[in-house]
Amino acid sequence: MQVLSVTPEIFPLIKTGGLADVAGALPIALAHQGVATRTLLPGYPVVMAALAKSKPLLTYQNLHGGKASLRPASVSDLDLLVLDAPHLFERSGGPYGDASGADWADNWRRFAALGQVGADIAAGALPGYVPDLVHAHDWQAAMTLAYMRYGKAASMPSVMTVHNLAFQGRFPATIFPELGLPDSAMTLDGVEYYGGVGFLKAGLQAASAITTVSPTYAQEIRTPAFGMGLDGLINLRAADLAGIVNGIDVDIWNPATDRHLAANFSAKTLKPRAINKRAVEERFQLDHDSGPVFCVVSRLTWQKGMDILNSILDEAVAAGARFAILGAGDAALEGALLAAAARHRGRVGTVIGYDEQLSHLMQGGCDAIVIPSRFEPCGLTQLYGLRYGCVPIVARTGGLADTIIDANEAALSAAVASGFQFAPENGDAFLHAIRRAIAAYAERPTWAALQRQGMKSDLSWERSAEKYVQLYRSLIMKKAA
Ligand SMILES: Nc1ncnc2c1ncn2[C@@H]1O[C@H](COP(=O)(O)OP(=O)(O)O[C@H]2O[C@H](CO)[C@@H](O)[C@H](O)[C@H]2O)[C@@H](O)[C@H]1O
Repeated sequence: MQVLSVTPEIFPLIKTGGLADVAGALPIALAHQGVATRTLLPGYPVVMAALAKSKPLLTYQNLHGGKASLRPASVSDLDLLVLDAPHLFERSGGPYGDASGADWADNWRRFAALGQVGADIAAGALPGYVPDLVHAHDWQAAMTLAYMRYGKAASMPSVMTVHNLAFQGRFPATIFPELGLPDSAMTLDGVEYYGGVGFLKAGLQAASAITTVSPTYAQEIRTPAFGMGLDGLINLRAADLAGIVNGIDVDIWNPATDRHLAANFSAKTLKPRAINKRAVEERFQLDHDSGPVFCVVSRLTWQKGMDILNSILDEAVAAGARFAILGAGDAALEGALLAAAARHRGRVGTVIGYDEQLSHLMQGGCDAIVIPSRFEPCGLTQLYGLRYGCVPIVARTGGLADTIIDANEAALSAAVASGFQFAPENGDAFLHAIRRAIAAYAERPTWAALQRQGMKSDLSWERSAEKYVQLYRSLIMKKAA
C-alpha cells in the first residue's frame, strides 16, 4: 500500500510541536506493516539546507505567484517530497510566522499551494507514482483534500487527522477567487466557513475519514465546549470519525541509550536517574533536597493551562515542591513564570526557549511532569514521562485521560497505576494532585512502583500504526466497491 502524507512539519527537520513527532514516526511504523509512505512538506530554509542536491521530479512555472519544484529526499529513513517554492517558504522566522511570532499574511497562499501540489500528486503528476490514499495533517495540509475533491483525484480515499482543533486556518472570503477552486466549492458543504474560507473545515468536509489522536478527544470535539465551532460538522460526520492514540518513537526516546542524558538508566536500574536530577538542579539553579522536582515541558499557552500552573505555584512551593520549567509561548505567561522563578529562588527555575536536548534531560532527571491542559488531543510529553520514569500528573482530558492511570487505591493495589489525574481547569484539584504526588514520593517503594509501571507501558507506534492500516484498508476497499 502506498500512502501520500501531507504535513507542515516533520521531525527531525522542522518541529514546533507534537505534530512533527507524529509525522516523523508514523511512516516508520507503517513501513513495518507493509505501508510505504511518501511525505510532502514545505521547503522551509532548514529543510532545504538538510537536502542533498537532487533533480526536481516536477516543476511549476507559476505556483501561486512564483516558480516551484518538487524535490525527492531521504532523511532518517523518511521518503520525502519537498516543495521548493522560495517565494512562499524561503524566509527567516518560523514555519508560520516571522521572528516576532506574527503569522505570515500570506499563510493561506502558502498552504493552499502545498495542498494544490498534494492534489496534483494524488492525480498522478509524478511519473510512476500514484498513491492508494492521501493522509493530511492539520489545517495546513487540509486543502489537499479540497483540491482533490474538486479536481481530478476526487475518488481517491483520504484521511484528515486533527492534531489540534484550535488551529483552523480561517481566512476572509476575499481569498476564495485566488484559490483556483470552482465557484461551487464556496458552499456550506465545501470550503465556506462562517462567511469566510476554512481550510481545516474544507478538509473535514472532503475527507473519507476523520481521525483525532485519542478516543476521548474524538468524543470531546463533538461537544460545543471542545468543538471550537466545528462540532456541528464533526457530528454530521460522526460515522467517519475515529480516535487513534499517538505512539512515540521508542528509539529516540530511550533512557537506556539517550545521548542527551547525563546518565542512562532503565526500569531495572533507576538509580542513575539521580545523576540526571542533579544536572537538572544545576541547570535550573534549584536547591538540592530530598523532595521531588516537578517539570514542565510545554508551549506556554492557554491550551496547556499554564496560567493555572502559575496560579498555584506559590502554594505548591509552600507544600515542598520544586519546579523546573521549560517553555516558550505567550509573552505574559513567559513573564509570569520568570517572575515566579525570581520570587522562589532555588525552588522554581524557568528557562524560556525551545530546547529539545534539555527536554530529554528533564524527562530523565525530574521526578514528575505536570500537564494541566484545558484540552489535549493526545499529548506526547506524558508518554515521554512514562518512558523515562518521570511520573505524569495530568488533567483528566483528551489523550491525557486515555494514557495515564490514576494512582488511586484500587489502581495501586492492582499495580496498574502510572500517574496522577485531576479535574481539568481546577487549580485546587491540581494542587491536591501535587500534594498526593509529594506524599507518594516520600514512600519510595510506592513511587518506584509508579515509575516502573509507567516504564512497562507499551508506548510504541506499532499498535496505533496497525489501527491506521486497518482504517486505510477499509477506506480503500470502500472506494473500490
Ligand atoms: N520548550 C520546549 N523545548 C523542547 N521541546 C518542547 C518544548 N515545548 C514543547 N516541546 C516538545 O514539543 C512536543 C509537544 O507535543 P504535545 O503533544 O505535548 O503538544 P502539541 O500541542 O504541540 O501537539 C498537538 O499535536 C500532538 C500530536 O498529535 C498532540 O499530542 C497534542 O495533544 C496536540 O496539542 C513534545 O515533543 C515536547 O517535548
